[in-house]
Amino acid sequence: MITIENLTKKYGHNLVVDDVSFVAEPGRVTGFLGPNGAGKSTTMRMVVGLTKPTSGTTTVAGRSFRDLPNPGREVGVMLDASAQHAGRTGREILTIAQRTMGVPAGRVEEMLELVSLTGDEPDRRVGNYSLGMRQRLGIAAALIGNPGALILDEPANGLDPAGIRWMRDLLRDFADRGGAVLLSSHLLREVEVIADDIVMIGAGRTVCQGSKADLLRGVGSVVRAEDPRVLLGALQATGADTTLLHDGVISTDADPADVGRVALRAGVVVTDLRPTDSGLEDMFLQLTADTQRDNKRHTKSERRAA
Ligand SMILES: Nc1ncnc2c1ncn2[C@@H]1O[C@H](COP(=O)(O)OP(=O)(O)OP(=O)(O)O)[C@@H](O)[C@H]1O
Repeated sequence: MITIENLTKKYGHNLVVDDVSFVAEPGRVTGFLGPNGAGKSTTMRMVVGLTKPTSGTTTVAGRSFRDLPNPGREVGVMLDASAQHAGRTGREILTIAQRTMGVPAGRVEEMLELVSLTGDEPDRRVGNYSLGMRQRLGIAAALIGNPGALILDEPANGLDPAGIRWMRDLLRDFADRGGAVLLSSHLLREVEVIADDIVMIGAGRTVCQGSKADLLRGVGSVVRAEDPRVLLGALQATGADTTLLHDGVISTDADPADVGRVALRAGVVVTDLRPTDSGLEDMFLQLTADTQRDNKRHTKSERRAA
C-alpha cells in the first residue's frame, strides 16, 4: 500500500503539489493523471525519497521510503527509463540490482525472460537500446526484488501496441496477486482499461479521485426496447429529458431503476438497459480545463452543446 497525506511541494513561490492525499491500495491499479506540469512526477519522486516534501507525509508498506531497510524488496520504481547507465549492459544493470537487494542470482534470467529481452539484447549496452527496450529493462529492475508495490511514471512510453498489451497484462497480474500499482500515464484509453482507481490532478491540486467505476458512471441511462416510441413517450411524460437516437436507442437522464419502473408501467419489453458511461478523456478535459495549456480545444460534450 502506498499512502500520500497532505503532500505539498513548493519551489520558491511556485506551489507545484498542493495538499494531495490518496492511497494506492493493494490488489488495485491506481491511475495518476494530469496535464503536463500538473505535479505527477514531483509527487512520485517525493514518495520514493528523491524530492523532499515541503509538508505532508508518504509511506510505502506503512513506512516512510527512507526508513525501508531494503526498499527494492518493498517497492519497484521506474520514474525515468532513460536514466539507466548508458555504458552498462541490461544484464549488468539487473545483476547490480539483484546483488544490492540480496535476491537469488536466478532472478536476473527470470526477469530478462519476463520482459522479453532476448538473444544478444541483455548483453548490449543500454545506450544502444530503443526506448521500448529501456522501458522493459526498467520494469525488470522494478520487479526483480519481488516487491509488493510498484510506482511507474509513464510505463507504456515507447512501447509498441503488443508491448502496451503485455504491460497491461503484467500490471493486472501484479495487482491480482495483491500488489499495489501506482502509475502515471497520458494514454487515457490505456488507463481507462487498466485502472481500478483514478486520481486526477491539475496545477498541483486533486481535481477528482475515486474508483473508475464510480467516476465514469454518467448521469442517466441508455435503453433499448421492443417498442421504443412507447417507452420514449412514457419517459417524457415523467419529465425525464429523453431522446430517441437514430439507431432506435433511447438516451435519458433517468437512472436505470426509474427507466425499469416506467417500462413496467407502460408494459414495454426492455431488451438492454445500462447506465450512461462518460469517457475518461471527456472527464479529463473537463476537470483539468482551467489548467490545460491547450484549453482552446473543446471537449466533445462542449462541442455537442455548442
Ligand atoms: N527541481 C525543480 N525546480 C523547480 N521547479 C520544478 C522542479 N521540478 C519540477 N518543477 C516544476 O514543477 C511542476 C510540476 O512538474 P512535474 O514534472 O511534477 O509535472 P508532471 O505532472 O509530471 O508533468 P508531465 O506530464 O509533463 O511529465 C512543473 O511546473 C515543473 O516545472
